[in-house]
Amino acid sequence: MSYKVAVLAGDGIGPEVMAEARKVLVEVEQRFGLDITYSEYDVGGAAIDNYGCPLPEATLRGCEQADAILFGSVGGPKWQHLPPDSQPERGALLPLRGHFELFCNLRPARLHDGLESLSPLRADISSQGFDVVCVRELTGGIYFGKPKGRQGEGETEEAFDTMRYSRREIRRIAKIAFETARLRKQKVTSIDKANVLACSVLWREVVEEVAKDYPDVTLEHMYIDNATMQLLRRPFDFDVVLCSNLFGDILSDEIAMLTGSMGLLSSASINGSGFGLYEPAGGSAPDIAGKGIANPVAQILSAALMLRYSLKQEDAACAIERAVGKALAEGFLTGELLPAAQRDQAKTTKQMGDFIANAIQDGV
Ligand SMILES: NC(=O)C1=CN([C@@H]2O[C@H](COP(=O)(O)OP(=O)(O)OC[C@H]3O[C@@H](n4cnc5c(N)ncnc54)[C@H](O)[C@@H]3O)[C@@H](O)[C@H]2O)C=CC1
Ligand SMILES: CC(C)CC(=O)C(=O)O
Ligand SMILES: [Mg+2]
Repeated sequence: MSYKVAVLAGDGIGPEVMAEARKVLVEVEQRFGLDITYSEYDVGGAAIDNYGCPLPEATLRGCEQADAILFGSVGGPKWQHLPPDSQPERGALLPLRGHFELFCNLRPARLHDGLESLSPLRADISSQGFDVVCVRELTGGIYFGKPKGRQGEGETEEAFDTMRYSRREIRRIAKIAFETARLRKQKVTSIDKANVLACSVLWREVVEEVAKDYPDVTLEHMYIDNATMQLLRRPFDFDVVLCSNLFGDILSDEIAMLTGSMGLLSSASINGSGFGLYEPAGGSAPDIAGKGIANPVAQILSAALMLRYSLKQEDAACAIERAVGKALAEGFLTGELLPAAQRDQAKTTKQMGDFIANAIQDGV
């Protein structure tokens, strides 16, 4: 089978971890007889530097012609002085999500074998496991609502964002959460702030309606503030966590850390046609960029999600996941997963990619 993938490595650690994902994909292609053509495009800060805008026309056209987008991360202090809409995040990533209507963001997280003691979970909790999927609405809510901006001056100046959700937007993401739960532990925890926000009241109403079609799935509602706490207190009780755009952004970072590191959480952003953008849940990590120490696992697992959801190559996706599992179970770890006293044993970004690629070559 042949496919076209647009590669947008972006900024900070983006190009470093993307190189490892590409290395792993080469092995996967050979082993499973796939023919993937990659086209690289500038995006984010790199595109601002080279073309003067974060999402050049050529990048967008290249993505339109591809079967999927493999994305690194964008942003960093270098571009923070620019007007908000010209910055990498608001000028490239959000427009890409909007342009392709990538409303469904899946962030699967589980505590890997070998990492139990590294998770900030207490030992008794980690022994019960942690395996959740965050199903996040990605093209609505306060990140996209209009009007947004600033007005006035001096002490009377004010800024405003608009949180807006339609029944249709809530219904389509809720359906995905229930379908996902059906294939797992049949539980959906829907996150909102219905004691305060009008959007959350509608959210709860529509989720209740959708739930009627899934009598086999248990639905619970939880306020976002309580959810941040319950995830720490009893993480093993969660299965599918259904969130709006803002709440999912926040909770998914917490979920990543419950598995040990931001560098482990992959992400699939998919539209109604199965087209998707696949990226690590974390950002460009300017604090470690250029040092060769970033964990490439989130990017590599995002490539696996691309194989699963857009290219429909389940066996290849599973092989990547097994190879990652092998690395972690054998204690082959990047520095952020190790206690400070053991950091001298940390593997580099490249060593991690090599190990995972070799495991696939060896038929893991
Ligand atoms: N999808 C994207 O492109 C995203 C972009 N950003 C942007 O990235 C920049 C930095 O944002 P931050 O808030 O610092 O979040 P961040 O996720 O980049 O970093 C937060 C912390 O996690 C660590 N981390 C993240 N990924 C890691 C990895 N693969 N391996 C090891 N450690 C890792 C970083 O070193 C840092 O200490 C900002 O410009 C932000 O807007 C943030 C989130 C998502
Ligand atoms: C630009 C941000 C909304 C990206 C982010 O933090 C995310 O999608 O998790
Ligand atoms: Mg985020």
